[in-house]
Amino acid sequence: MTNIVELSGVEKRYQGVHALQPLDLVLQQGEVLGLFGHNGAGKTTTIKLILGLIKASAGSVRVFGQDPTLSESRRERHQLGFLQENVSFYEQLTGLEVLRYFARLKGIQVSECHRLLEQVGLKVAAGRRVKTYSKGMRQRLGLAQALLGNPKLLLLDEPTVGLDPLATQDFYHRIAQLKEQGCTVVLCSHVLPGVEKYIDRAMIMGKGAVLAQGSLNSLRQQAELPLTLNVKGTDLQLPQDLQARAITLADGVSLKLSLQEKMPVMQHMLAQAGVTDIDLHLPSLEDLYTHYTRTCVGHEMEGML
Ligand SMILES: Nc1ncnc2c1ncn2[C@@H]1O[C@H](COP(=O)(O)OP(=O)(O)OP(=O)(O)O)[C@@H](O)[C@H]1O
Repeated sequence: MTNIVELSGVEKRYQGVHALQPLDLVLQQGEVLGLFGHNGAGKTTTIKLILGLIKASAGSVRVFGQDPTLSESRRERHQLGFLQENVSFYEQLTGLEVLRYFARLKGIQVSECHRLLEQVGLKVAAGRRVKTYSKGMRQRLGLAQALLGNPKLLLLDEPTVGLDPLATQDFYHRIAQLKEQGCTVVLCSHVLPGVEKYIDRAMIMGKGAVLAQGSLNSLRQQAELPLTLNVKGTDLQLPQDLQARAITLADGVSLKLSLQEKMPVMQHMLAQAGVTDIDLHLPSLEDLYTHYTRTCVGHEMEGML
């Protein structure tokens, strides 16, 4: 099977700026990649290279098996959907007119526009000029534009910015549906909560380099971050070696455990009559992000998400 995206040893240099260090990335049909990193980490540069908007300074970029910068890749480009950061449209046109305009550019039937506007919750506002739209409504229109023509590869730069919590949920459900239909998605975001159950893999970037790449489980294993076990109850007896590490809560204790400690400690606690509840928290995507970006030496914007 042809890889949908294949970057091999790709670098990008601007005058005096090494925006992207050698990068390898393979994406297959139906994969959802979360692309994370601090401001200036190289996320947008990676997306622009995949779109064929800029040429790599070194290495090879293949999208649907073709070099995306070549004019012969026009047919392949029509299978791409792209939502850029800080999307802006012609203010005087209505939402429907904007979408029809992009549909014509893409050679897609304009009849699809009504369905897409309905899907993103803009049916009622379809006839209103974009200048009257709120930030979230503009973002929804941007999503509708990116979804035109059922793309096989969808590149989304900060797709949930400006969306309210319900619209964000709807958006992620839509991504899950597209994945089911075989669409490959690259989702670039600073908003980490909520995204983790919708991505197959995360790529964490820092200063133009890949700091970590893999499924969340593999990143957890590599990072060896502790798990958190919260135990509620009375007369709790902790294993001797954990007593110094335990944090006392109003209704129980909280313990930081290694993967190896997890099962023996859970069994020890579950055997006690005074235990009323136990919950286990794996390191979240935010924990992993913090871990990997902290190791990015000299990272002057540490902590900014
Ligand atoms: N046209 C350009 N000329 C010079 N430098 C550039 C250009 N475009 C990007 N860069 C530099 O390349 C680096 C990576 O930028 P990029 O836009 O890929 O970051 P990003 O991860 O998308 O950041 P953000 O989260 O802020 O959008 C930055 O140092 C940026 O200043």
